[in-house]
Amino acid sequence: MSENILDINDLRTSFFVEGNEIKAVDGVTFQVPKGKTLGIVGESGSGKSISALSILQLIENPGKIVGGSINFKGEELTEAKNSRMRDIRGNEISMIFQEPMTSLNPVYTIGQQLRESYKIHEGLGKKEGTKRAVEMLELVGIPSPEKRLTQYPYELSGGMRQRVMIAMALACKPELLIADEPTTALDVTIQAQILELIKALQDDIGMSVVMITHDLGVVAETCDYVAVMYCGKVVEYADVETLFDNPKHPYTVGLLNSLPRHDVDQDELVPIKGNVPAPDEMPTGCRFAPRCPHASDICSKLPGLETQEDGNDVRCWIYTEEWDGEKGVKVYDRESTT
Ligand SMILES: Nc1ncnc2c1ncn2[C@@H]1O[C@H](COP(=O)(O)OP(=O)(O)OP(=O)(O)O)[C@@H](O)[C@H]1O
Ligand code: NI
Repeated sequence: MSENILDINDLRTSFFVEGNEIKAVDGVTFQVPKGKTLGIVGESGSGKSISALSILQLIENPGKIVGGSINFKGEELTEAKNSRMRDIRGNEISMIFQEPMTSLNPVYTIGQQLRESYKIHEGLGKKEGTKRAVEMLELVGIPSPEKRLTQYPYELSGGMRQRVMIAMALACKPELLIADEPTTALDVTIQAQILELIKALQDDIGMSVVMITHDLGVVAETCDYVAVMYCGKVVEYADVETLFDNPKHPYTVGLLNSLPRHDVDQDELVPIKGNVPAPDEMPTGCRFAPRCPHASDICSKLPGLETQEDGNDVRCWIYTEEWDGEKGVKVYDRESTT
């Protein structure tokens, strides 16, 4: 058994708006084994970004972590002091944010910010720091890096800014990198280059990664484990081969059939019927039941996340003794989907 660098258990993060509690993250459990990459997938609004921000204790009012635990290398982050969290965010866990403007300081040039990071983490002086900054900008695919160093974040295009952010996040050689849709805004070549860079750093320093993405092709290429989220809950967690070869939750199967994958033609994609329920119309039982082609009476109760024979953890009644629907239901039919 490998050791987990991150172990999240029953994490709950809510927003309190006009007297209502919106349960953005509603009992999330997953692990990131040391040196490995966990992918988090799920439709928009399923709580992926809020889970990531919760790990770093970056949830702001009216949001709040209301329960559960976040264990990072044996340390409970939900109880960590602000000063300790600042230390962790600067040195041990880096995040590439979905919205790039948020983590670059608008009043310093790109060069000043990168050099500062190399100074803090590796004690590099101005000259050496500049050299490293140029190398790093080259690695993330930024043309004429010397010129970029003298520019401010607002002077760069969105795609350039995202690449600078990635360079910044990797500069401190974090033990854990949380990447929230790191490459969606970038073109395919740069995207591949950046995923390569993350992989190289992973091999080099044993970095662990949490990769949030909509792209199942990216998951297949970069992740070792996958957590599938729906309405604030993990509905399936498995190693990447098991998830693609033998998905169990009807939502996972729906995603595999509906989201872009590099190994499936675009015209074979089948969208999942219906929409994600609004927060005030959240089913009390299985959150996916209203959209599930297999739903039965028992689905009005919430199933637990249970480990199956193949090793997937699945939150679905079909795989329990209590299942009262069609026997031997074939949730995933490879013949008809690939
Ligand atoms: N500031 C906020 N105030 C109220 N509710 C919020 C706020 N931020 C997030 N939420 C709630 O949390 C839910 C999960 O948001 P989150 O950003 O984690 O989704 P996501 O899975 O990252 O989606 P996407 O793929 O679009 O990035 C949202 O659907 C929304 O209901
Ligand atoms: Ni998000």
